[in-house]
Amino acid sequence: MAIVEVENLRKEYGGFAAVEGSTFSIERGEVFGIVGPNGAGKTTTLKMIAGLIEPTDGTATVAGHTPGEPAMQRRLGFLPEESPLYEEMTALEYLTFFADLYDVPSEVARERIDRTLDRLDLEHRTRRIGNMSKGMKRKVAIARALVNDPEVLIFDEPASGLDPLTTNYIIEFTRELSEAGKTIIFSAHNLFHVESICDRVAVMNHGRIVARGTVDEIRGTHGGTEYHVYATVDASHALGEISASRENDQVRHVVGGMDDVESIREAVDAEGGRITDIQTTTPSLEEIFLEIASGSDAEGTARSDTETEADADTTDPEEELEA
Ligand SMILES: Nc1ncnc2c1ncn2[C@@H]1O[C@H](COP(=O)(O)OP(=O)(O)OP(=O)(O)O)[C@@H](O)[C@H]1O
Repeated sequence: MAIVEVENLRKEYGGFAAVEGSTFSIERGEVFGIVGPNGAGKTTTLKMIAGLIEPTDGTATVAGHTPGEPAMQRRLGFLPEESPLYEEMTALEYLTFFADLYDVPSEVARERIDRTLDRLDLEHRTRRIGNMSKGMKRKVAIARALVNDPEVLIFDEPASGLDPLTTNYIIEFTRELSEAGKTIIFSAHNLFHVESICDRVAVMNHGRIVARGTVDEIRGTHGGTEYHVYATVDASHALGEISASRENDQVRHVVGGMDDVESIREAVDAEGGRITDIQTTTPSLEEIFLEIASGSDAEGTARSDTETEADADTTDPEEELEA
């Protein structure tokens, strides 16, 4: 059974639908990526699953519990896009404080916090958080999301704005968490990371999911493999409108499937030419994403653009626990 079920989720701010018609489920142990341009509705979706904002409509459950139920809160770790850290505390004080809120026995908490911070290579654990670098603060926030040893982790842009080394640590660490059996929902701008660690992906644009599946499935639907057939003669007439271009003494024909490759081959043969090379190119998730995003832009969505006052986002960690 799916551990996260999202059904027809909708969030409106006044007349503006930040998220609409979102439906997906996530299996235990999966890494599920949510990608999309700025303002697509990723954070809003994640916050609704975490119980930090109320959906206008629809439901989200984690392990069968609705957001905010204490049984659900115990199973969930949330890493917000911007971590509300207590600047005056040291990393150890801060994490111990949260472990306490979750009623984690102190010796278990100490061991868990040390292990996580060791793995994340966080130095200066007794330094005030206010004096830490951005990367160090992010690591503390990640450790905080893990302090209750949750089954489901929601990471909103975990590595955004960090240097490549720290980013790598965080991505590798996320991969290890998944290998250890955690279910992870992960939003990101860097599609390379999404592609490298996510089992399945939802692409959002203008509040809607516009594509969903494994990266390969999305590739199959929205931008499959291209075949570049190099020949000594131009055989593009065999397929009507296809792209053919001269490159030195070769003609490159770009087609989308093996059947088309075969037609080019036959046409080349018929003209007494020969095929000199066939290469395949697979579009990156980034290229597919750009194509999907521009396509769904063109379709447009029935949304009013009236922005409204901020809903009461519950980002205070204590409220989060008591919700
Ligand atoms: N509290 C709020 N009040 C009004 N509008 C909001 C509120 N929160 C989000 N929105 C709007 O909802 C839309 C979706 O925002 P959201 O933060 O979910 O997008 P996102 O995909 O996470 O973007 P980003 O990648 O920039 O973080 C945006 O147009 C945003 O301005």
